[in-house]
Amino acid sequence: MSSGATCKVRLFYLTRRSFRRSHIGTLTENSRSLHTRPSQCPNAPYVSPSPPRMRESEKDDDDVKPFEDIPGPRSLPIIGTLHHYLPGIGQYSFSRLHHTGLRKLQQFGPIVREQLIGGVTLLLLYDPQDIEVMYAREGRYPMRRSHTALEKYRLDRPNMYNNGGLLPTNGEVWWDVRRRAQRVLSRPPCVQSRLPHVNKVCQEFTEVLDELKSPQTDQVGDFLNLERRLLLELTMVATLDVGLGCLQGGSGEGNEEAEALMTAAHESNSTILGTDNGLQLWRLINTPLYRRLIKGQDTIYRIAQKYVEAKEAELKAEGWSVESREGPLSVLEYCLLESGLDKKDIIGVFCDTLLAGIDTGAFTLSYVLYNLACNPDKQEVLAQEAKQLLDATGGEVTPKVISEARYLKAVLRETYRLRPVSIGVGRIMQDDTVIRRYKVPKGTVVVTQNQVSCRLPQYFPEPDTFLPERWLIRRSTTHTDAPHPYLVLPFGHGPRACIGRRMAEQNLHVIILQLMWKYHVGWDGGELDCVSNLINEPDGPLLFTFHPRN
Ligand code: HEM
Repeated sequence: MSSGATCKVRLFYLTRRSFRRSHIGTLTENSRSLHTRPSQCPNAPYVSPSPPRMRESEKDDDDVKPFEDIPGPRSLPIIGTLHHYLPGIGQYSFSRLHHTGLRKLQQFGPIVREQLIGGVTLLLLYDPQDIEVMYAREGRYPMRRSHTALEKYRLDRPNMYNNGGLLPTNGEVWWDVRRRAQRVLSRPPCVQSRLPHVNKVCQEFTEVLDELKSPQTDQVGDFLNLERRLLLELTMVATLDVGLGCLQGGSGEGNEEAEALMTAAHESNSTILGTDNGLQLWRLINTPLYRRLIKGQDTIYRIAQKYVEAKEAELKAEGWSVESREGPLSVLEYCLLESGLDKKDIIGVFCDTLLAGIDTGAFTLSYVLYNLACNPDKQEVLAQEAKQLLDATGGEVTPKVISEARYLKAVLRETYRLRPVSIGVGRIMQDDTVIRRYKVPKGTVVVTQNQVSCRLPQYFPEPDTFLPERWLIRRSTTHTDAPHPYLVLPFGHGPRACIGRRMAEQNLHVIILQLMWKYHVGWDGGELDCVSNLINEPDGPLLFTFHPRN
């Protein structure tokens, strides 16, 4: 191995502080990108001061092994490892990626190489130190390989979109949209300005719950349906500045726009995995899957455009100036007046938020409630916290309430650990890199397996137990037993992390506190696991019971 390469490997194992000290002024192209990468990331991982620890076996980094030596499932010409996933014959499953991930870990160890159909090489990482290395090398503009068909859909329509949008686009074009969009979507005052609206929608939600639930069983049928309506309403109110009335008249059923949006978002999301993987015939012809994506996206675009243009007309009528608005600017107003995004990009960003913001929130809420219902003692601690905080405000979740709700945050973090909505994150390596003493070539697609690792006993004692208290332990600054900071990363990490994290967590804080304040939540279903459908969704109906506390 060359000394330059050796130096780059060593770089990862320095403590973060010494890393900063030692590399200022020693810029290779790679280290430069580490230091000047976009810094406004609002989504730092749960901070722990523990540095990446150097493995004994890696102190001598002279012998780097070839990529081909990384163990993994046997692949065949053309179809790669597809045969391993065939129902009835194969040992793996696309719909249970977390079980498949665990199986591969047991078979091959913490780094796994896999040749997919279509010539894509995948690298699975389980060890948080390796995941940290991947992030350290993600470069100035981190690249993902996802939503490829969505990108084509948008690029084929230059009259509607300037580019592929946040989810699929890579490189400078992505950053140009991202840096402007995050000034709005991730900016604390912008997000917080929506809090009164979020409270109102969540209060309405609990009233609807009261109306709908059976007096005999305290159930509302499959709760997921209601959760999706709630998250859609919250996303619309928070981004497009308009309530759709998704919960009106009880369930909101019959509200055409809400129905159309929910179907469109779900349909679009459910085509992503199928179009990203495989032979990508949709690049040549409109396959049935690609047609479903078109239909879903046409609907989302139409509705987003309608509300952006309505707000644009309103602002024009009022003189198109910040001063003409009363109170804090809404997200949409800020986007139009201040962000520097043009109208096509604004519509594109809101299309992405409708795609990324509904099911992620609904599924996370499902898993939080499931964990609380199955652990009534923990639920009581949270209910006490909710009572103490909300009795004083008459049920209003204020910024102060959120900042003081410590147990709530521990409950959320423990849910992210046990039941995250994504298995991990994906990145395309932008340089040749060494990971775990293997040479990983530029262009390799890495998928971290955080969901699997978060249940391993070497990282978390009693890994399958729901124990929010593990996040409340006060540790000294020299602790060595704190969880590695690259294990629980439900929103990803770095400049490409979820742009909607603040919004998503604000919604979750409000609805969970309000539900805990009003109800004992019980569970009438069987054990809940997840199926992988781009993100992890509950694999059975959500049979919660909501029994009033007073
Ligand atoms: C609990 C809810 C949510 C979870 C768990 C979640 C998780 C994630 C994850 C894991 C990523 C990929 C990050 C990476 O590659 O490093 C992501 C990206 C993204 N999320 Fe979220 N998300 C949630 C809610 C939201 C909401 C509410 C919005 C919009 C308001 C949103 C918009 C986006 C967008 C646009 C991206 C792509 C960002 C980019 O590539 O620059 N998400 N999210």
